[in-house]
Amino acid sequence: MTDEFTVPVYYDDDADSDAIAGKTVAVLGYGSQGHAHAQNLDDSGIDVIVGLRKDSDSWAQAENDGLRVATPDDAAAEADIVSMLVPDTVQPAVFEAISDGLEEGDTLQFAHGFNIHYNQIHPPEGVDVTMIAPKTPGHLLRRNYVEDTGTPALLAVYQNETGGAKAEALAYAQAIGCTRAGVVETTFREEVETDLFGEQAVLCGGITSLIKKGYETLVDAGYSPEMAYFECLNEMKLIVDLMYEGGMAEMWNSVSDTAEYGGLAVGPEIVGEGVRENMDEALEAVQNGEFAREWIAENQAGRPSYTQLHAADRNHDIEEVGSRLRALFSWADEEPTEEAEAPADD
Ligand SMILES: NC(=O)c1ccc[n+]([C@@H]2O[C@H](COP(=O)([O-])OP(=O)(O)OC[C@H]3O[C@@H](n4cnc5c(N)ncnc54)[C@H](O)[C@@H]3O)[C@@H](O)[C@H]2O)c1
Ligand SMILES: CC(C)(O)[C@@H](O)C(=O)O
Ligand SMILES: [Mg+2]
Ligand SMILES: [Mg+2]
Repeated sequence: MTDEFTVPVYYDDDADSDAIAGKTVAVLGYGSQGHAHAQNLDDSGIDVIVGLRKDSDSWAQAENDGLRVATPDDAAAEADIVSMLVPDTVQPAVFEAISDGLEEGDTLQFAHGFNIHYNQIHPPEGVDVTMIAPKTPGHLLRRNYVEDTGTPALLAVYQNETGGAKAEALAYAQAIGCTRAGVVETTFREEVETDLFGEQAVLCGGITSLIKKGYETLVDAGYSPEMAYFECLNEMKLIVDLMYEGGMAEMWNSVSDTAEYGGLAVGPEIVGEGVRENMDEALEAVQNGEFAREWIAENQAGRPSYTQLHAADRNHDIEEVGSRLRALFSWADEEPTEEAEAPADD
């Protein structure tokens, strides 16, 4: 840890692998985060057992990946640390099914604090409750680990009954590759509010809306969908890669001064104060629980809006033209990468 930041940020040297050595981790779920945590922990020498429903398509996949698999209740009963990596909306039911297997001194671990912060799960006394929330999609958590880079994460402790909750969480973060990049200490509340805001306003919702609006503007003006796809979606990755590597300055340095002047002068007119007001509103709905209540009710009703939004997004023209263009990339026939083969939700 260095004292140059406003909050504690932990690195490999701050973690003590003894805090997790000899323990068994039950990874419940083998989706985006689940497969990455399970495989990274396993590669780091931690005893892992994956918890899945008997009818899960992921069961065979996890076994093919060399992991032990059991039902969630059996896995939790055997484990010292139970990592809750099923979707947020099914976690309360899964928790009910496994809670008898949580013994005093065990740890219930999350990758996102939704169900603790919004009171959907009430952990028993005597159990540590921690969070390591990787700041990445799960498939890249695995890719970065394999490629010897790392992924930042947030660490929070909600219940520290043993006195060792934080040390164990840090050792877990190290084992999945996060202390290589930096682990920020926070609270469940702060993780939930920043994570939901970020994915809605910027990372997932904001960027896809921006891309689609740009694409639609060009196509409606008579330009080809292929050109609009390359301009507004494909190049986004290449531009963001530069920001990832060296901040916005590296991106501005690499683009032309025409792009830099146009971007700096016109960009704030496109994403202006109105957008900032919308962001404030989205943050408020996260902070006051309105978004959580909406999402919980949406699931109780069988996801009518989600189903509609999901279908409309997948059917957008940009997806169709993009899939045809990507299929003709010269490297498209290469062996699938590990994350392309990784399990999807089932
Ligand atoms: N997706 C991400 O990259 C990401 C990033 C950070 C944090 N998180 C958090 O990680 C957690 C897991 O999210 P995810 O996106 O990896 O989930 P996911 O949708 O990819 O997980 C699906 C897995 O859960 C299993 N599953 C579903 N219902 C189940 C049930 N009733 N019983 C047992 N298993 C069941 C499925 O079989 C599958 O293996 C969530 O708390 C999420 O907020 C996710
Ligand atoms: C990967 C994200 C968007 O950062 C995560 O928060 C999620 O919910 O999937
Ligand atoms: Mg996130
Ligand atoms: Mg999230």
